This record gives sequence, structure tokens and C-alpha cells, in this order.
Amino acid sequence: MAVIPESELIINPNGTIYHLNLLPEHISDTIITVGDPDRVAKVSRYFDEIEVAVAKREFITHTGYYKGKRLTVISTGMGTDNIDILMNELDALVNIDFQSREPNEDRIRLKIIRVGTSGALQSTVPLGSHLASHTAVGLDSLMEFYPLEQRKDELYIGEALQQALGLSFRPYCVSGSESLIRKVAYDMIPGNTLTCPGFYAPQGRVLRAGLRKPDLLQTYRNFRAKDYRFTNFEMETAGYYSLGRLLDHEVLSLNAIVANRISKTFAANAEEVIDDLILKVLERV
Ligand SMILES: O=P(O)(O)O[C@H]1O[C@H](CO)[C@@H](O)[C@H]1O
Ligand SMILES: O=c1cc[nH]c(=O)[nH]1
Repeated sequence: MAVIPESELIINPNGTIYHLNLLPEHISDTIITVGDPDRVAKVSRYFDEIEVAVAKREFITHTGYYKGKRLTVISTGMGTDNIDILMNELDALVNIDFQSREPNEDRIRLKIIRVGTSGALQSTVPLGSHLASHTAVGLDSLMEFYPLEQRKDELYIGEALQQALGLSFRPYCVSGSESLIRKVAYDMIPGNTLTCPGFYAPQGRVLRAGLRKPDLLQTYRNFRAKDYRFTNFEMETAGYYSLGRLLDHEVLSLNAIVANRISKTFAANAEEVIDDLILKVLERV
């Protein structure tokens, strides 16, 4: 097996991985991820004990015990570019030997669950609900750089969306972990999530900069590829699912619906909706 050079697998002087600032023993194989660094403590406040607390840039990590289960919670910041760093570095922590710089023969499969916020694209997805992304479609360019394998039906959805939006590239489509859906999200709304490379124009929001595609929101909402339609959008899920497939980890994205873009409403109790989702995940994971 080829040795991974020090410019590719970057190890800090204290032995930790470059951005996450973690040692392999700092993480559990069950990881809850959140976008907002302040949300990490909102998860770990329910832990009986916090064993590890590490911070670097937007990546805050707490590892501890919830009712005897060892869990890690990490913040990622926003966007799939951060998920690229998160997923590669988490995988390196468990599947690469930092001494020899070679991949381990026995692979560890992580369980990674995103607890994030999201906006609804259909009136059938109410404010305050919890939605599990069964599939996600990425409008960002991250998968232009990885050899992601997609099934025929996934390619078909990407092609249909490329056409509907008149894009110069094909969006990528991937699914989440069925076993995590059964375990954690059995009573949540099943959804197809559009992952956007921004919060404003890519999600059809106008403050002062305007929109190149004025009917974007309607196009998202009305998009159909056979019986496939979008339920919600956010900014990370497709990055998680595609890197989960590439690196062979179980990944599930859960969404607290805080905005409904069809009714133009925002949840007054967004914090409560997120807290309820956090507690469900802690109990079920
Ligand atoms: O609440 P988080 O997890 O950050 O998720 C959503 O909220 C952010 C935008 O406000 C984006 O990261 C989006 O994906
Ligand atoms: O509308 C929304 C709400 C949360 N996060 C998003 O990315 N979009």
C-alpha cells in the first residue's frame, strides 16, 4: 500500500489531524454532526460526562457518554466544502495508521448523523417538523472531483435537474443509510433534500443582489423526475451522502424544518424544534 505523503495526510505536531485537531482515540464510532458550533454544547449538555472537548476553527468536538453510550458531537460550519474536510479527516482518524501513513487493513464503518436546520419546499412539510433525507441532490461542484458511483435512477434525477435548471454540469444524487433511517428516523417525514451551494440566491432568496433565475424557487418546488420531487433544501446533505458512499460510512441527515418557503414563514420556536430533534437522536442512536 502506498505511503500517504505529509502534504496529503497532514498531522499536527501534537499528533492530531490537521483541521479537526483530533486524535483517533478522541472520537466514538457514532458521531452526531451539527452546522452551528454553538449547537455542540446544546447536544453535550445532555451527556452524563464529557471526556473530550477540542476546538479548532468551526470544528468543535465533544465526546462523552449519554446513558452509557459513548458519543461524539462535532460542528462543521456551513457548506459541502466543510463536509469534504470533515468526512475525509474522520475517515483518516479511524482508517489510516498515522505512524505508517498507510490505510489500515481492517476498515471501521462510522455512523454519522447530521442534526441540522432546513427550509421546506412543499406545503406538506410543516414548520416545526422533523424530516429525514432519504436522498439528496447536490447543486455544488464537489462531486466533479471524486469518482462517485451513481445508480441509473440517481443519474436520471441529476440529468432531469440539469435540464430543468439549464446547468452546465450534472447535479449528483445519492441516498442516505437505510439502517440509520430504520433506527433513528422511523417516524420522521421521509424527504428528498436539495443541497444548495449558498443560502441566498441558490435558495431563491432576494435581499439586494437579485437572482439570475427569478423563478428558481418555483422550479425547485415543481421539479419532477418520474415520481421524485424535492421536499426541502439546506447546504450539506448531498456532500455527506456522497462522501459516505465513497468512504463506506453509514450517514443520515436529519432536518429540523425552520422555514417554509412556500408559505413564506419562519418558525418562532426554531430552538425548541432543534432541541426535540437532538433528544430523539440521543435516545435512539
Ligand atoms: O443548521 P445547520 O446544520 O447549519 O444547517 C443549515 O443551516 C445553515 C444555513 O442557515 C446551513 O448550514 C444549512 O444546511
Ligand atoms: O431555508 C433554510 C433554512 C435553514 N437552512 C437553509 O439552508 N435554508
